[in-house]
Amino acid sequence: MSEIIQHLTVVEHPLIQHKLTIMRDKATPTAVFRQLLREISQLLAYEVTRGLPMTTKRIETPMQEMDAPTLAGKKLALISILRAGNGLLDGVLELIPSARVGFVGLYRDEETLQPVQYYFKVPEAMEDRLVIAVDPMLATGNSSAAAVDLLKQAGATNIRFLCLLASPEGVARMKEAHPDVPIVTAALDEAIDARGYIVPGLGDAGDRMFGTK
Ligand SMILES: O=P(O)(O)OC[C@H]1O[C@H](OP(=O)(O)OP(=O)(O)O)[C@H](O)[C@@H]1O
Ligand SMILES: O=c1cc[nH]c(=O)[nH]1
Ligand SMILES: [Mg+2]
Repeated sequence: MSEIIQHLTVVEHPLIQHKLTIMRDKATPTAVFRQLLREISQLLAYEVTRGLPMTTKRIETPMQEMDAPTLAGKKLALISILRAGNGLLDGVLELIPSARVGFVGLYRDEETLQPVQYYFKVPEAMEDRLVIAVDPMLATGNSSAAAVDLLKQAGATNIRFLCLLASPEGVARMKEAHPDVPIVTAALDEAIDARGYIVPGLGDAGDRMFGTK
């Protein structure tokens, strides 16, 4: 069984990079942005689900019986960090429909850049599951570090983090706070600016996805 072992994996697949460039373009409308995020989420899902828990089931092919590999889907929890996380969640869930789903509601205070929690609901038996937390943006890392804190408090011990864009600052923050949590991303950008936005980035993912602002 292959496992993700690096702390950071940047998935430099041509299809992902092409779609990401369209997403970054400020002229790209909301509907296209949302559709592309869904498509990229399914390509990233391939990488973040390496080594997913498997089981076997007895089936009959036209030739003979066999014990065939199948996903132990109920052992997986997908956690969306609201609200932008839902843009990654939907596509991944479409590929793994039997996964359990949870939500961590956080928004970033624009002055302090600290996360403010407003919701938390996750599946039971988190300690038994591979937990994949999804949020398109890893900027200061404050939101993702707080979300992972909450997931660990809920019992999770095997957590991966899936995002679209990461900053070096955010990766460093996560590595310090949660060195056991591997990060999978489509791109590692240059930096965060004074307002905590990733540059060159794509702006505010939630606003671009939902047409707010
Ligand atoms: O790494 P950080 O500096 O914490 O920033 C990243 C967070 O900011 C965005 O959420 P936002 O607060 O805009 O909430 P939203 O998803 O509701 O738009 C993004 O989706 C992350 O959750
Ligand atoms: O660049 C950024 C930083 C945080 N949140 C976003 O949506 N975009
Ligand atoms: Mg936002």
